[in-house]
Amino acid sequence: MTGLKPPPLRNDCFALPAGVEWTPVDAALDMLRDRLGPVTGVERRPLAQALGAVLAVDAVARRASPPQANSAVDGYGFAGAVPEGAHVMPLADGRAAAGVPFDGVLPTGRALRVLTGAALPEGVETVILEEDVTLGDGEIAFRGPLKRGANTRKAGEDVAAGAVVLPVGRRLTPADLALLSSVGIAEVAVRVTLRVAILSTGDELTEPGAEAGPGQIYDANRPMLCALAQRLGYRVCDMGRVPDDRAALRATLDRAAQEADVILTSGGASAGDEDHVSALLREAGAMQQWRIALKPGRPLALGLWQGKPVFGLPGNPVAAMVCAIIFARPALAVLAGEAWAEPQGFDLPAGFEKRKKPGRREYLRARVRAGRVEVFASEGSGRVSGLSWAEGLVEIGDDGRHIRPGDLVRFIPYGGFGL
Ligand SMILES: Nc1nc2c(c(=O)[nH]1)N[C@H]1C(S)=C(S)[C@@H](COP(=O)(O)OP(=O)(O)OC[C@H]3O[C@@H](n4cnc5c(N)ncnc54)[C@H](O)[C@@H]3O)O[C@H]1N2
Ligand code: MOO
Repeated sequence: MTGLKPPPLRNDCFALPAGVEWTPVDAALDMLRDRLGPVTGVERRPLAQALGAVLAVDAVARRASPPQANSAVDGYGFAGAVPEGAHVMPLADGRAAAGVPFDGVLPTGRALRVLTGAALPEGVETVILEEDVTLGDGEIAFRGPLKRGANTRKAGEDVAAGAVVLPVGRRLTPADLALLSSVGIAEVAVRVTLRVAILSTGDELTEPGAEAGPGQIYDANRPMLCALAQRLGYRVCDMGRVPDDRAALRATLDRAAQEADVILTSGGASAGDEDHVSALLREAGAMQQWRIALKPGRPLALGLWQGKPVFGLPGNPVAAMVCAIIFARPALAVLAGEAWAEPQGFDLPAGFEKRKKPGRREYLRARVRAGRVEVFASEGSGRVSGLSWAEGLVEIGDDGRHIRPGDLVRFIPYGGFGL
C-alpha cells in the first residue's frame, strides 16, 4: 500500500446543480465532503514521527491494555472479599511489584505485599490500601468490608486485544500516541503530509520591508494562509505574489501544481476585469464560481489546475480568512485523508446587539469576555486588525435574526477549527 496514490479528482468535482445561484453554506460544505477524497499516498512512520499525521487505516490493538489484571494501589493482596469487622491475616513471603511478578500461588487466607501496577498473582483478587493496614510481625490487621476485586484493574478493562483503538482518518494527538503505544503499536500507516501551495494575486501588493509605492499595500493574506496551513499540519509551498498578469499567473499555477497537492490563491476570485484566477480556471475548463450565501466571503472560485484542486479565495483579508477557515480547512482535511469533522462551538450569551437579514450566513470576528461574546466594532472586510483582535468567530445562521444582549449565540473559538 505504501506509496500508492488515490485516483485523481473528477473534473466536475466542484460543479453545482444547474440553475443554482446562491449556495447555502451547509450545501456547499456537503458538496465538498461528498466529492473530495484523499489525494496523498500512504507511508509508515514510527510513533515518534506520527504526531499530527492522519491514519490511513484503522489502528488495531496488538494486545489488551492492561495486558493482565493488576493492582491499582500499593497494599496487600488476598483472595475473595472480606466482611465487615476486624481482620488479621498472616503474610506470605515475597511480593509482587510492577514488572517483577510474584512467582507462585498465594494460599487462601494469606496476604501478599503488592505494589501499584503489579500483575495479580494466582490467589490474589483483592487489594487493601497500605494506609488502611496495621503491619505487625508477619501479619496485617485491617477492617472490612472490602469487595472482591477492590483496588484492582481487570485485564483488558481499557482496551481489548484486536479492538480498533483509532479509526482511519484520525489526526493523531499526543493522547493518541499514548494510546497506540499502550496497545503495542510502534509504527502506523499514515497519509503522506498534504502539500499546500499558497499565492497572492494583485498588482497592488508588495512585501512588508519593501518600498511601497502609491496605491500599494502590503500582502496580508499570504502570511495568514501560510500560517494557517502550517498550523493545520500541512507542508506549505509559498509561491509568492503574482501580478495581475495572466501569463505570470499561469506560470505560477503550473509550478504550484507541480509542487503541491492543492492550491490556495487569494484575490481575483470574482468576475471583474482583473480577476485572473477565475478567468484562468474557466479557461482550463474545470472552474466553478461558487456564490456562497455567506458574509463575508461571497466569491469563491473552485477549480482544478492540472488535476490539482484550486481554492480561489476572495481578496479582502477578512473574507479570505473566513473562507479559508469555513471551506478550505475542511476540504484540505478531506484531501489529507482526515475524517470530516464539524468545528467545535459553544452557545454563549451575546454581549452585543445585531439585526441580521435572512439569506446569508454570517461570521463575525468575536471573542469571549466575562462569559459574554463580544464582536469586533466593524464588519468591514478589509479590517485585518479585527481578525487579530478576535479569538474566534460567531456563527449566525442563514435566517433573519434580531440578536439582543443576553441571547445565546454560537461562538466557535479559533481552536475549535484546529487553529
Ligand atoms: N461589483 C462587485 N464588486 C465586488 C463584489 C461584488 O460582488 N460585486 N464583491 C466584493 C467582495 S465581497 C470581495 S471579497 C471582493 C472579492 O474580489 P476578489 O477576490 O476578486 O479580490 P480583489 O478584487 O483582488 O481584492 C479585494 C480587496 O482585497 C485586497 N487584497 C487582495 N489581496 C490581498 C492581500 N494578499 N493582502 C491584503 N489585501 C489584499 C485588495 O487590494 C482589494 O482591496 O470583491 C468585492 N468587489
Ligand atoms: O467576500 Mo466580501 O465581504 O464578502 O469581503
